[in-house]
Formats: sequence, C-alpha cells, structure tokens
Amino acid sequence: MLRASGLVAGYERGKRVLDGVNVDLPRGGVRGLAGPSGCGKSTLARVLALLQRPWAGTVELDGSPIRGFRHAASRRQRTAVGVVFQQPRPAVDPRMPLRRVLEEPLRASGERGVPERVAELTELTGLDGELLGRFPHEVSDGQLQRACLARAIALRPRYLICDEMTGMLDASTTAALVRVVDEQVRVEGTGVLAISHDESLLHAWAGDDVIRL
Ligand SMILES: Nc1ncnc2c1ncn2[C@@H]1O[C@H](COP(=O)(O)OP(=O)(O)OP(=O)(O)O)[C@@H](O)[C@H]1O
Repeated sequence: MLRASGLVAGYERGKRVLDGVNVDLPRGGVRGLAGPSGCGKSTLARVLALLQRPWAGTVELDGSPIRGFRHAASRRQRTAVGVVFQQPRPAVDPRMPLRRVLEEPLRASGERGVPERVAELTELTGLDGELLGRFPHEVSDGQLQRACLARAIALRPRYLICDEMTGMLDASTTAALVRVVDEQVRVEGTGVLAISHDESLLHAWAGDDVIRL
C-alpha cells in the first residue's frame, strides 16, 4: 500500500494547496482521482512520487514511512513509485535520443540486460523501434508519451501515478496506453493512481473506484 495521511503541501508561504489529504493506493488495481483544475492533483502526484516534500503529514510505502523526498529519498523507495505526467516534453532531456530516455533508469539502477529490456519496453508500449534513435523534437507527443510510460515502468515500479497521462493524446493512443498500464496491473501487480479531471475517462478505467480531491 502507498498511503498518504494528513498531507499539507503548497508552494507559497501560507497558501495551502493540499490541506489534510488522505489517500490509500493498494497494489494490483487502478484507483481514479478526480478533481477540478487547480485543486492540487498534480501536487499530490508529486508528493506521492516522492518528488516534492509535503509541509506536513506522512507518506508510507509498504508500511515504511518516507523520511526523505527528492534526492533525499533512497533509490529503492524512489524507484518503487513511477510517474507519468500530462506533458511529455518537459519530462525528458531534449538532448537524449529516445533509446537513452528508456535506458537511463535501467543503467542508473545497475540493471543487467539493458538492450533486452529496452526492446521489451518498446514492444510493450507499442513504440516503433525505429524511433529509438530520434530526439524528442523529432517525434510526436503520442510517441514521446509512449517513451515516458516505457521509462516509468522500466524498473517495474510497485506503484504508478498517471497524472493526466492521456490528456494530450487522441482516442486511439489513449486506449493503447491505458491497455499498457492495465497489463502492468495484471502482470506485475502494480497499484495505479489514475488522475484526471475527465470523470468519464476515470469511470471507464477505474470503475467506481474513483476518489475526489
Ligand atoms: N510550482 C508552483 N509554484 C507556485 N504555485 C504552484 C506551482 N505548481 C502549482 N501551483 C499552484 O498550486 C495549485 C494546484 O496546482 P496543481 O497543478 O497541483 O493542480 P491540478 O489539480 O493538478 O490542476 P490541473 O488539473 O489544472 O493540472 C494551483 O493553484 C497552482 O497555481
């Protein structure tokens, strides 16, 4: 379980974006998180992905409290939670060809069989292998988002936060990426938090398991 309790977070002193938020994310399923624009969904995503330190409250990963966020989190804890954001372009280094985008987490964690895993991820996410040599500006948003999803699942995270992951994509790419994530739930037992302001998408994806912020 990835569990946040009593989260308080924000950016400017005295302005709370999250004010006492509680979220539980079990393994092996998709839970939806809905809420209007600006209510703090992305802020919550960043805290749960250990990328932002909350002002107060706790995050627990499989029963262990998180003590450090960002670089202060242990590699084991950081790699346990994957995240995909709405916009793929700011999420990648423009100087890296897609192959390196996929390789980076694998190399940083000292994984063996990197080329084989990259080939597997390419296949899994429906990313055309010929695109691996291209730079981000040479591919479409949908193709780049496939690469970002491949990178996010490269280390088989126990939890995956999809923050408006398909917000910029057409219906067929949306359906394809949702299928990839569902497959992770089935095969790896991943616990997924699907965040969107689009309640019908969440309902189609997570059924009645949708919480509201
Ligand atoms: N880096 C930042 N610095 C200052 N304020 C920020 C920053 N990021 C977000 N905010 C503010 O925090 C509030 C919540 O933003 P957040 O992006 O978490 O909401 P959201 O629910 O994800 O919105 P959306 O659905 O529009 O993406 C907003 O008022 C926003 O302006």
